[in-house]
Amino acid sequence: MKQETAAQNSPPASPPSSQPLSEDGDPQALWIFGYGSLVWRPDFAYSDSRVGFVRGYSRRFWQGDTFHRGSDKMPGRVVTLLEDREGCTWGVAYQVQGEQVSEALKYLNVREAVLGGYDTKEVTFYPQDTPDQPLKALAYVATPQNPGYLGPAPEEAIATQILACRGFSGHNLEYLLRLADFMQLCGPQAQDEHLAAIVDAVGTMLPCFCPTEQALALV
Ligand SMILES: N[C@@H](CCC(=O)N[C@@H](CS)C(=O)NCC(=O)O)C(=O)O
Repeated sequence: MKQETAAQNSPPASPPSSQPLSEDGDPQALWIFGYGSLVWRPDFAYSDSRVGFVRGYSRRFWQGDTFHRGSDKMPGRVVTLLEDREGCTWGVAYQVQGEQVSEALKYLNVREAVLGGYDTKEVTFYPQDTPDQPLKALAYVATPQNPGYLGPAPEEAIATQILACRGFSGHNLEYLLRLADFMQLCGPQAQDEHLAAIVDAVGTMLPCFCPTEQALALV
């Protein structure tokens, strides 16, 4: 079992050599793209945030999680980005400036890299309100090479795993439903068929999994 305190002594994962600059070229400013739990719980200080999307990637519940939403015995499932020429993934970009940059990277290194198996990748982010003014951003992506990677599975199997798991940050079902809530807020133009199929499968199974009042107590 990983210990967050022990992990905090690990050196921060090195961000790309050419850190994504903010639109005004300030080297001390950085945009960080969140598309999973970072969408509702960034937990680092930032100066600005934008809802929008990245092209060329699809979001998939293909990363195992033995800390935040699962355990060593029952790994939960959280999201990563899959390279997909036709893909589009909605999320939130957060701008960090000055001292916020090193603080955010240090924090995310523990939460995403050390505890979650994610690596950093530069992406192009399109703000919903100004898609003609894209931004370079840093994203945390779990690649198939990381030990926690679970890879593809039928959405029904993913839903079953999510219903059965919880970790130090809460139930895996909460993770799924908070992400689904965010996508609802983004509006009808934001579609995620993979996410919607898992939510539908959970809705079908939940009554069999436990009575409604117990289901509500899960999250
Ligand atoms: N890197 C993605 C996924 C992040 C994610 O969900 N990471 C997990 C680590 S395994 C996490 O931080 N979970 C915290 C939580 O579930 O509240 C993002 O940008 O949002």
